[in-house]
Amino acid sequence: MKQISTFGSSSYRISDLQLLRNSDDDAVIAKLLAHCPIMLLDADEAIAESNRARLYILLRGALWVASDTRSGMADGTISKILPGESVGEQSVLDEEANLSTTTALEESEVLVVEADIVWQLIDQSNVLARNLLRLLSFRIRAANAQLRRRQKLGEFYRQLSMIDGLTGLYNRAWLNDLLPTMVATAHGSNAPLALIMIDLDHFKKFNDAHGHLAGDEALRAAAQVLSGALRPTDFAVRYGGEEMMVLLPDTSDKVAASVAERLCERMRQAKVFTDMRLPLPHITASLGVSVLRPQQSEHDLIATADAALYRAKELGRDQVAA
Ligand SMILES: Nc1nc2c(ncn2[C@@H]2O[C@H](COP(=O)(O)OP(=O)(O)OP(=O)(O)O)[C@@H](O)[C@H]2O)c(=O)[nH]1
Repeated sequence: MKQISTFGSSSYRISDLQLLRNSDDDAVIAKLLAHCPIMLLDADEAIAESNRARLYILLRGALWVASDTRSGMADGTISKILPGESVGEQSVLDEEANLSTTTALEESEVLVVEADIVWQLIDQSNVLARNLLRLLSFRIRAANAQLRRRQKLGEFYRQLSMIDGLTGLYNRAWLNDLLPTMVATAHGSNAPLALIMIDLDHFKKFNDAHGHLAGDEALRAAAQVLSGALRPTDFAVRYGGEEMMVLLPDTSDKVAASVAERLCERMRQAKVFTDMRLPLPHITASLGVSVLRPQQSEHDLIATADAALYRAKELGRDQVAA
């Protein structure tokens, strides 16, 4: 980056500088800018000392600005600066270091205006203050819009991270997040909350006999049984391996037991195919039911359903225990 002239001795005009356009007192501005240096940047060259609070106005060429590279907070935002546009106005106004990195995309000429000159321009001609306010207000709107987009994207990924990839059911992370709230709500409103733990029977044998991919198909089929049989207010979760769980808000022991029976029956009838569309033997599941008792935590609720599931296995599998 080397100085090639000053604004006063160059052929550039004030109307070339967006921030100073529409001034009614060009003579005052021209006088203040007269000694400001014009620097030449080669392609790919970064502005030296671009962290200093100064205004850089591009006269020719193109620049790109990478956000907050020095603070290690770079978020990948890159803006292209075209002739007439400026960089660094905010750091002049708040007297903070400019944390972005500015690099020339091609050979470029840049007018460098030191902070004290910017303040004199603001004092002596209101055009800069007016244009700066406009520019900052535009940037605030753009930043807000970007934040909203990122928030939406973040929420999308958060929800995605709560879904089990194989079955499409909620996963353990979702359960850890939501079950404590569901339990607190049930206690607070005195409404029953039922939980059914479901474990596929002899699934190891199924995998061994038909292969892991067929096992995955069986898990998907089981998940479809669950999601197809529940009310919109119920939730189906893949608890781990071949263990799944159903949460039934506002559901008594009797109703939960009949839902579990229905699930057990539908599981028995579910068809599992290989990827060659060949039917595989039917799967069965054992189910354990529990309903939240006063003072019980979410861990107690799960442990009770687990114990019931164990009894269903002990009693011969393919059945419900409560
Ligand atoms: N294909 C497939 N298998 C899985 C997955 N997760 C767990 N498994 C298998 O599920 C089987 C569970 O076996 P076990 O815990 O011994 O239970 P089981 O054979 O179903 O026997 P019981 O529960 O007593 O009826 C293991 O062989 C695991 O490898 C998965 O995502 N895909």
